[in-house]
Amino acid sequence: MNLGCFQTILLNKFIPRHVETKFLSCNPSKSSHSNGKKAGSVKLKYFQVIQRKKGFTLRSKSMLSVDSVVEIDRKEGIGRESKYDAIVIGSGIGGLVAATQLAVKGAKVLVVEKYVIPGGSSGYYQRDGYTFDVGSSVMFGFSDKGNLNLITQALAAVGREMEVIPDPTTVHFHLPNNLSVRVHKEYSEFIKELTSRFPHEKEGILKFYGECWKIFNALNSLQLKSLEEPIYLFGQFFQKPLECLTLAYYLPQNAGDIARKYMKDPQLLSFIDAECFIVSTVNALRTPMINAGMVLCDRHFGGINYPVGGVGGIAQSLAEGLIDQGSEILYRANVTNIILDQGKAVGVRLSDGREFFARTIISNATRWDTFGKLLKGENFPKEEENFQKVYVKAPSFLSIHMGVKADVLPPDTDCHHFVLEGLPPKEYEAKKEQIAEEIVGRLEKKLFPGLKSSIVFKEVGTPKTHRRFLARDMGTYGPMPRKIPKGLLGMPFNTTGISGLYCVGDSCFPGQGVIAVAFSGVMCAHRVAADIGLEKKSLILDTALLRLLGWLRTLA
Ligand SMILES: NC(=O)c1ccc[n+]([C@@H]2O[C@H](COP(=O)([O-])OP(=O)(O)OC[C@H]3O[C@@H](n4cnc5c(N)ncnc54)[C@H](O)[C@@H]3O)[C@@H](O)[C@H]2O)c1
Ligand SMILES: CC(C)=CCC/C(C)=C/C=C/C(C)=C/C=C/C(C)=C/C=C/C=C(C)/C=C/C=C(C)/C=C/C=C(\C)CCC=C(C)C
Repeated sequence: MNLGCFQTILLNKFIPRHVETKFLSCNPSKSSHSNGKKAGSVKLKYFQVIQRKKGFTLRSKSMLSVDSVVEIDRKEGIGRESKYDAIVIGSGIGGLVAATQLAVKGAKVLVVEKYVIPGGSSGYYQRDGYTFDVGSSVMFGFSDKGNLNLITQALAAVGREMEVIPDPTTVHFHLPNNLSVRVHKEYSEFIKELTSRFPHEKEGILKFYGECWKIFNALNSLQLKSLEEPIYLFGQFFQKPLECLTLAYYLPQNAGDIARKYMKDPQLLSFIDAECFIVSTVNALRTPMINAGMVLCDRHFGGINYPVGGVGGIAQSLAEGLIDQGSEILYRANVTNIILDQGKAVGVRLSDGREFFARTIISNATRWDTFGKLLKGENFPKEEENFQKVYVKAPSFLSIHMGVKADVLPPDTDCHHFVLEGLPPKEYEAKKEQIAEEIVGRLEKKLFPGLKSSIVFKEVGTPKTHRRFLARDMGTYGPMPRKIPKGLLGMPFNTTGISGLYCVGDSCFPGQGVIAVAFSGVMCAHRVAADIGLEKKSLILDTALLRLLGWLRTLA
């Protein structure tokens, strides 16, 4: 039976600065469930985005505790052999892609995961016969075409393939003043629908999305590897100069500025904000144009495809593939410290006292967790301070997972809905306490009559839940720019100020999103492979490029 699924975001208007913006995303996952009698399942997410002028205090060096740094005593360190080429802390999609890519290049990798299954935000849980996706459900990069289907490619690299169901629409927007827009898979249908709502802005719409396609086509023509590896990067510039220059041109730009070049209607600009919000949890003015271009076109090029059995299957397949390659994954393995030897990352210590050593350490924990919890002390690199100046943690969200009777979902229900309400912040604040009840009520009123009485299962996830199960500082959804960023310029890649330590995941270039962290995994594996001798490398060019990139980031 087709379960039907939908995702909705309810939020008040996009208010630019130091205001509270709250929004709800309700995502009836196409979750699989083993019990054939159960009908449909629904997942709701409630995001609270708080942007305050003084909302974030940068941790100063003096506030960091020195005792949590584990420096191996030099004598003690002697004789500890690195059994592994790399240890990856965490098995989110970023960590798993880095691990599997390294393993297929011939590296011996150990993944250490705190939880009992792989996946992190792209994991799953089972209750009462249902399988719910814990977070990720909108899968970009999962088609069989082009160079940007990074999820498909990551699975194929370890000999895995998953059956997918294409979503005919990415999202159905329900915006104030009864503006309803469906993002159809077919680009021409989407443009037809949008221009029918804004006929006076037809030219601007075509120009804005046209620029997005320029970026997408440039990205899609490249072989994607580490932008921190000069032999590859200069090679790409040599083979595809126009495409690389196009990307370099858009690197420091944001979608909102480009949209404003072509469009004037405030309601249309608010729609573009909503489009970008999904990509970045911030409005268009703060969304890097490269990310907007990637996402706003991939949904039409490859389409949004959902894996049969649930999103959790992706991480499970990658983990199985990793083991097939002769590498290892350890669950219930909570890393409490990154072990340093003379300033170089050489191993990890778990909460049960076990220690593992490797030539390189890759952290898939957020940069806040990596540098604030796993590696505290005098070695807090300057680069990380800069990162925390430019980016803050996006607030966590509230999610509701429900099993519902199938007949409440009409047969052609769109998978994801985005509902924006024009409520003033104060009124929204007053309603916060009953939010879970309300969300369901609104859905019932707006989209699915009879929803409340058809609920047979319901569970609410709070920011605390996300902190606990996803091991993400304050349950954060990911990094978001503190103020208007220079596109992607300030986003760090995978190397860190600590020798032997790399980061992977959404606090690395290009940021939030499953496809984005998959790219970060590909880049990380390439850079690490070069550093451990599995790929070509030039020391002089490396030093020059890393310095140049470091300097560029200071301009952000
Ligand atoms: N497309 C969607 O609908 C959607 C929804 C939610 C999230 N997402 C995306 O998923 C992305 C996150 O992916 P990611 O790869 O960066 O990370 P992740 O948070 O998904 O995974 C990190 C993993 O590391 C583990 N971990 C953290 N600290 C650890 C420690 N000390 N010891 C051992 N294990 C530890 C966690 O348990 C987790 O499994 C987000 O950016 C978000 O955009 C997408
Ligand atoms: C719908 C609803 C209701 C809800 C929603 C759900 C969700 C939340 C979802 C989400 C999703 C997301 C987040 C997504 C995202 C994604 C992304 C962002 C992606 C991105 C990607 C990107 C990329 C791939 C990029 C790349 C780049 C490159 C390659 C670049 C290049 C450049 C060049 C060559 C130049 C050079 C220069 C220098 C280095 C200096």
